[in-house]
Amino acid sequence: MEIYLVRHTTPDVPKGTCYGQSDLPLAMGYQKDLAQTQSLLPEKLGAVYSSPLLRCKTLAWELEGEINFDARLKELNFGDWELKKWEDIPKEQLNPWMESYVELAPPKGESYLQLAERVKAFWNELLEKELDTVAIISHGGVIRALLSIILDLDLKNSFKLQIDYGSVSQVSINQKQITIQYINKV
Ligand SMILES: Cc1cc2ncn([C@H]3O[C@H](COP(=O)(O)O)[C@@H](O)[C@H]3O)c2cc1C
Repeated sequence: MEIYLVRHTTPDVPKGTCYGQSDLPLAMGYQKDLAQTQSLLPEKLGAVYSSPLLRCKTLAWELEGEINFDARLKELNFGDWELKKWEDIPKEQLNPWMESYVELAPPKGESYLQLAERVKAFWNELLEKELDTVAIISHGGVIRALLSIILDLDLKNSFKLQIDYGSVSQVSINQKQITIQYINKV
């Protein structure tokens, strides 16, 4: 099975905004970005799994393959911080979270560990399926969590992996042997 992990292209949001599960559209001129990302993917895909958020859906709709929207592929739920400027989040909330975002959740949101658990459940189900070529259209946090699961990497180290907007990372699975072919191709 060949699995392409795709981060959505640039969203339409002012710099410095916390936007985890907020449903943003893509930035103006997004068609060019979509075409670039699409050029990194095979033309025919056995299946496309996508986050149901618009910034991922817009690319999924362009791809040739059966589309499945799965809420487990959404970005971290930032709760009360959604659409706030990072600099406007009270420091007494933000600082402890910055130190321990793996275990701590923003108010009314979820921790990175909770995200990784739902992503792992999705991943284990996918591995049971007999598919040839799969694209997963998702978010920076989700893709890093997936790569951490594959590499057995501590989640707190996953932000050392650069995952750009519109990037593709490829994973091959051959008789249960998992190999990462590349990370963050743009
Ligand atoms: C633990 C964690 C810490 C983060 N800090 C910022 N973001 C990021 O998450 C969102 C980006 O996702 P997208 O790929 O949809 O652009 C933004 O709010 C960004 O600040 C984080 C995400 C996670 C999981």
